[in-house]
Amino acid sequence: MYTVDFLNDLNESQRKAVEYCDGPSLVIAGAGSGKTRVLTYKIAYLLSQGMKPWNILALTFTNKAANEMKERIGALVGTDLACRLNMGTFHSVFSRILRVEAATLGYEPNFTIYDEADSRSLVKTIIKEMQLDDKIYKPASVHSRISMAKNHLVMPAEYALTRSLVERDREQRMPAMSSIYSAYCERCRMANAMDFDDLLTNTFALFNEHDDVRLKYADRFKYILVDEYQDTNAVQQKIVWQLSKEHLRVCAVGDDAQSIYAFRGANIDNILDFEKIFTGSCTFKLEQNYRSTQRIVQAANSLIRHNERQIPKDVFSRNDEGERLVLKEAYSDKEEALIVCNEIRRLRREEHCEYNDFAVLYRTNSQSRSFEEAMRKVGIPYKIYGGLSFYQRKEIKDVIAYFRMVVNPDDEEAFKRIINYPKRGIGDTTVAKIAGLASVGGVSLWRVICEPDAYGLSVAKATMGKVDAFRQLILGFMEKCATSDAYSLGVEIVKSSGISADIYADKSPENVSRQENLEELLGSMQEFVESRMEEGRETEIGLSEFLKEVSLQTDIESDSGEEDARRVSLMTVHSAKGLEFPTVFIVGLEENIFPSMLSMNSRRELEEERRLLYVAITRAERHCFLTYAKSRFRYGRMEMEAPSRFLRDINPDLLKVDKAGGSMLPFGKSSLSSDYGRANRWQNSRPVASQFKADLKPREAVHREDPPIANTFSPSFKRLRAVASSGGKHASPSVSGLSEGCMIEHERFGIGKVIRLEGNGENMKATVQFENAGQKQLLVKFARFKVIG
Ligand SMILES: Nc1ncnc2c1ncn2[C@@H]1O[C@H](COP(=O)(O)OP(=O)(O)OP(=O)(O)O)[C@@H](O)[C@H]1O
Ligand SMILES: [Mg+2]
Repeated sequence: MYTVDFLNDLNESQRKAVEYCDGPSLVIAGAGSGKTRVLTYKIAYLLSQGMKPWNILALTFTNKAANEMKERIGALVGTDLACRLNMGTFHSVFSRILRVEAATLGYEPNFTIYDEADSRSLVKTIIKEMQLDDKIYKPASVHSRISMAKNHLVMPAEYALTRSLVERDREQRMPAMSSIYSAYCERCRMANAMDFDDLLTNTFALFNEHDDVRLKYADRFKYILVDEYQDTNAVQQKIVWQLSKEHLRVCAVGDDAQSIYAFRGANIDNILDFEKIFTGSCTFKLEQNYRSTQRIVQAANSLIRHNERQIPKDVFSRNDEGERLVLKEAYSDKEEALIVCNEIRRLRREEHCEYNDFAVLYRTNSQSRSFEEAMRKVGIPYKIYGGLSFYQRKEIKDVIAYFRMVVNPDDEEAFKRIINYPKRGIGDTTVAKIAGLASVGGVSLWRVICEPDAYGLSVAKATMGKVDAFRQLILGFMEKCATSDAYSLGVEIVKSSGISADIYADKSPENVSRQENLEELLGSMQEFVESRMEEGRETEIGLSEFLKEVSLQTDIESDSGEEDARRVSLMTVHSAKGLEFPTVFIVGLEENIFPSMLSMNSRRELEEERRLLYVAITRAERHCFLTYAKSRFRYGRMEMEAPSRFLRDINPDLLKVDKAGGSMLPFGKSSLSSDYGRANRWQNSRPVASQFKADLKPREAVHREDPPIANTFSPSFKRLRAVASSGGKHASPSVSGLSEGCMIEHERFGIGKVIRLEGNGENMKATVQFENAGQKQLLVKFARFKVIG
């Protein structure tokens, strides 16, 4: 038993919410009022009451949030307990369960997780095979319809029988939608692949159809906690119910005013329905905001008051009154970026802030470009969250496709990506033939090339030779997969496949950036192997384990990797959820940007945009700047912009207006009624949820990192560069004088004594007793240490 002194860190209402463990509970509270803190402390409290960490399941919105929570709990009750908790996003927690239970659902445990791009590519292939017009059947919108259907648990058979859906598709000239949906699901199965939505729907199906399996997990997870409950969708809620309906020990926290994922199927009614589903649930409200100044809280309240659909709350702050929010007008997007840079420099000077005290929040990823440019020019270090994630870059996807084939050769998307990359003379016609036979035979493309005669593959002899060479290449990697660590096999694949020869062909700027990315990938594999070794998980250092980790990276989470670096954060409002910064700039507050052009056809969508701005404002602790530009370069030309209607919703007494070339208010004093009239213009011509989603997708041109800062390769990366450029020959360890009993100095762990050496060459391992870091096992070939005596 632990003392529970830590409960003194909470206020009365928070403490009540933490201590209530008898039945289901819901904490509904405004931004910054300590919801996440309540969850964290509640877990620590449960542990202090003797509950075992493996009996606790905590579901967070990002993996990053899960890690932060774990650290915090570790500080309260010790890391031994904290690291045994089941924590993570719905997708990561349930994908682990699905791997264990794969056979029950007819999958192999090594199934591939298709990301959004894979899914779209498969949809595109199917549309082509069905000879449909891809101008009507746009892959992105077809996929988002499939996704929506899955998130409402409407499977293909039911879809085809649901009149409203079929009629809607027919009206929109897409009568083949349900056939595409059903082909898509079959093809995923054939490829032993699940897409992101399947991770949830298959979990639901697993528990729904196999009560013994459900009971096993319901018994294991004796307490379930969910953060950001307002953004869960129907399937996620149902899974929570499946796991908790016997014991009803569930605690969900959320804020209806921050529900911002309706476009992905999240349902604000979840919160409202909680009390109905979990009967006897106890609801707690928290109203004191600990994050922001009074004026920031009041401004956020005055904005959100304009929404009709909400649970009334009276959020207040007892922090300083603070300054008014500053509204700045710029002539152009360029000037807007300069204004932000100047303010950052001024505050750094006057208030001694660090760069990581600042965040620039925008509505869509494409807005980051002007800020990147300006910051690079004046030398402000920044990091971009989201955008085109590292794992979405072409060269990385190519290499990962090889990895995926090696782990799951039935993976159709990976197969198509690499069968002729690097070029090996296997053309589209051959691939189409293979795909056709696979489809007829009801097997994967890989099976066809493994038994070409059995499936009737007839191509020229020379081509057959090339196909066979490809098969041999993959088989060779597959053989090594069981014995090699991820990093060694990664280097081997990059080399033997011909990728390194292709990427290192010359020093053109594009190739240099591809080289850097490739090295970063190999470096991350090295780190992966090393850290698993350090954790004593030597049996989990293979390529398949590495893939499991990377395939759950989402766009929201990806960042440039430097966690604690002192940089300004650039991110979309969506990715800023749950975070806090001393100073926040909310930029691009213009009509058609924020609110987005695609959200103007209904009050419901506009209310979601308003909640999004509420989320943005409530990220700020001390200073909040709102900016808009009068003109902006968009769609290849200069557009004149009008200030966002939401600016009128904020109580003007809380705003300090700083206008370009003057000091007049940008519009008349606040009127409490928002102008929905304008929206009608768009009514017939625009939005469906899918287009809205497309707008949120990162654009390639946007993701560029600051070269002088991004180029932070450690010496080991430089070594990799040498390895890769020499065609991938792996440098062998050069730790001369290493022997049992000798002293070494490690880059991270400091000084230690080598107790044991085992294995030879590539696989040599050293067990080292460090003075300050305890005992560790190291792979000698990584040699991040030197012998000192
Ligand atoms: N009782 C308290 N005493 C001191 N600080 C607190 C207290 N409660 C919360 N805080 C601090 O206030 C900030 C906001 O808390 P937290 O992030 O838990 O709020 P939240 O409700 O989860 O916010 P959001 O709605 O943005 O997710 C954090 O810095 C937290 O440490
Ligand atoms: Mg929170």
